[in-house]
Amino acid sequence: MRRSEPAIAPQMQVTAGTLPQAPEIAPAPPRWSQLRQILRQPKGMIGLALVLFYAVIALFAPWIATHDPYAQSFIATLQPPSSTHWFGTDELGRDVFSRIVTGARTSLGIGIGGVLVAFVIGVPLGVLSAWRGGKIDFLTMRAVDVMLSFPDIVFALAVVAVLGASTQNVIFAVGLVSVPVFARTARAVTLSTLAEPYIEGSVSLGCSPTRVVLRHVLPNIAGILLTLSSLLFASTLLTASGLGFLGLGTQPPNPEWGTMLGESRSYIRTHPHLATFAGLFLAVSALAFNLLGEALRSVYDPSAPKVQKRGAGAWMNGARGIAQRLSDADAAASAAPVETRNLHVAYLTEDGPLEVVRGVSLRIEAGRTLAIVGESGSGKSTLLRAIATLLPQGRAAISGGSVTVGGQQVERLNTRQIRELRRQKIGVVFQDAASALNPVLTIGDQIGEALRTGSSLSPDEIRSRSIALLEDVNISDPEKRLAMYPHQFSGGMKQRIIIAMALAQDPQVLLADEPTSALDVTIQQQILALLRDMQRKRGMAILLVTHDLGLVARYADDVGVMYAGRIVEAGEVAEVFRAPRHPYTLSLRDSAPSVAAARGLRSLPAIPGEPPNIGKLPDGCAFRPRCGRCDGRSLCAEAVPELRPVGAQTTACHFAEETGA
Ligand SMILES: Nc1ncnc2c1ncn2[C@@H]1O[C@H](COP(=O)(O)OP(=O)(O)OP(=O)(O)O)[C@@H](O)[C@H]1O
Repeated sequence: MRRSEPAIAPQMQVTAGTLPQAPEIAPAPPRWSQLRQILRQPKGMIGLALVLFYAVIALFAPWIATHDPYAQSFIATLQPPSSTHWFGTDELGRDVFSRIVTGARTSLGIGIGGVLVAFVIGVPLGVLSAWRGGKIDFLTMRAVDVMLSFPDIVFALAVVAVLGASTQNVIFAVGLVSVPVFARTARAVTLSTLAEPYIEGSVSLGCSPTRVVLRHVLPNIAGILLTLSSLLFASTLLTASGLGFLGLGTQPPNPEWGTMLGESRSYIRTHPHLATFAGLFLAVSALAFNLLGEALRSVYDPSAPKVQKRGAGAWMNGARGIAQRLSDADAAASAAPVETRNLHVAYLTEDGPLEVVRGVSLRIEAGRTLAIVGESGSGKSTLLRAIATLLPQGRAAISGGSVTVGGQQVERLNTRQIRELRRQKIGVVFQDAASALNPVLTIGDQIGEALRTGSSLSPDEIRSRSIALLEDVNISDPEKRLAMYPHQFSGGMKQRIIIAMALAQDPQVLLADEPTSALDVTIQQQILALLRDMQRKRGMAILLVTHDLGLVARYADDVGVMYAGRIVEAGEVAEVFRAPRHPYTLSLRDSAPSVAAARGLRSLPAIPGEPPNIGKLPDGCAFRPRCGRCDGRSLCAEAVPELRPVGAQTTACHFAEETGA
């Protein structure tokens, strides 16, 4: 049976065939722009120049040194600076300049080694702590607090005292001292990155936790960790020199700035040049890395046609209607991409579980679009997330009923099976395309990841499929676009890319939560026309959560109206909008600008009263306090109205028959 034309005329008609091509945008390589940002700051320029200066000294020390740094001369001890010995000689007659230049390798090597040790231990600890949360997070952070309670040098001294004085042990000790700072920072930036929608998108694609961390978390926190490394390099260098000064660092005769300072102690009054040059090199190197770290901080710190099959339509039922419908449903259960039965979802709040989805039964067949509409807070997104298997872990749970996707009941699946289900059967498109894409990865990388997850495609196949996907979503010049970054695309194009990623694994169901609300009206129509076009080609079921009844009228087959966690009216869009039987649907329809305009209404009547507080619903019908039809009737206060067939749709109102068709 053909779906009848929607009663509400759409404001704008855009068909998939007339989609305008996306505009050309010149790519800009972001890595160079970061370098430019660093060099634009005086501290960045000076810091980088000094760091390069030290790197050159350390690398080319054997060629820069004017004398053998180990050669002793007892006839030339403690000589002041001269043209032969630029920085003078030490107590054994060795050339100080050559020893400082040679010592640059050891000193900087200890700094680099120490930061590496801290990075390799601290970053995984911090990321793990943020990712796993709970006890692991608690124990790790308490251990870090204990380590932080000791002054750096005391902690390093204790480690070297236990392990013995040697360059390797100094590296380990100074590295260990910096582990808490890395762990804390990595944890904090990982937590904020994990809250980004593109992480959720990745999880919805079925990516494993390791992959999410490696592909999305680490690249995003890399900038901040690089800044931290530079800043910590300076303090590591100073701690290592402190150990050297105390005789616990690099052992003689090897030159190292801290050790040299320690050796010069006895001559500080008589031959100050010994301490001056070593101290100067040490201080300036710490300053250089600090300046560079500050410049890096200012760059990276965030604060700086539808398949027409009747009988295959969506349906929803309350307790009474459900029995008959379920018998039909059972026959076709394996074919339905999405089905929920008496689904309840609760958030775990401080005051106990708060049920925000309260007994929703729905079914979406292949090739059909079911739109869920309702005021803010009615539970639409929570319902979608429950179907997407993306309820926030530990904070929300299915508290009753069931969700079946592609014939698999999700509550019975283990973690690996859920990941497979997400990858193979579910595509998700969220509202904010801008934040649903990882800003530090190219579009090619991100589409490639969606294709690669759980498959064994070769790089060439991934590339050709990525190009085909971009063509599918009407993005021109796809080969060039693959190398571009999200910021080089407009909002509408980003949303097309998100759709391409969601479709990468040819899902049976596409779940779209306000996919166009961040876009302007023309683009909204284009995106929904695109989704409809994709649906025609692939026969997917679509669940669309939206506030926009005009879009529902134009692009959905069926609609479910949600109020306070329940479906209060459902049926084919044309029927429900032509003759709403529930007073809430009636108010919702008449208060929608596009719908009201199409119906010739001049003013927009607001829905009376306040949206319900889902934790304190009245007895009986939840809509009762706002309902004009109720008018104090006792039945409305006594019994929760069940969803039952009234006319062409199902309605949860005791007095639904009072509205004529
Ligand atoms: N993490 C949470 N903890 C507790 N309650 C929550 C949480 N997230 C949402 N809720 C509550 O659950 C109810 C349903 O929220 P949901 O986001 O599903 O509604 P919605 O209809 O999608 O709203 P919107 O259209 O504004 O997105 C609301 O009352 C909301 O306050």
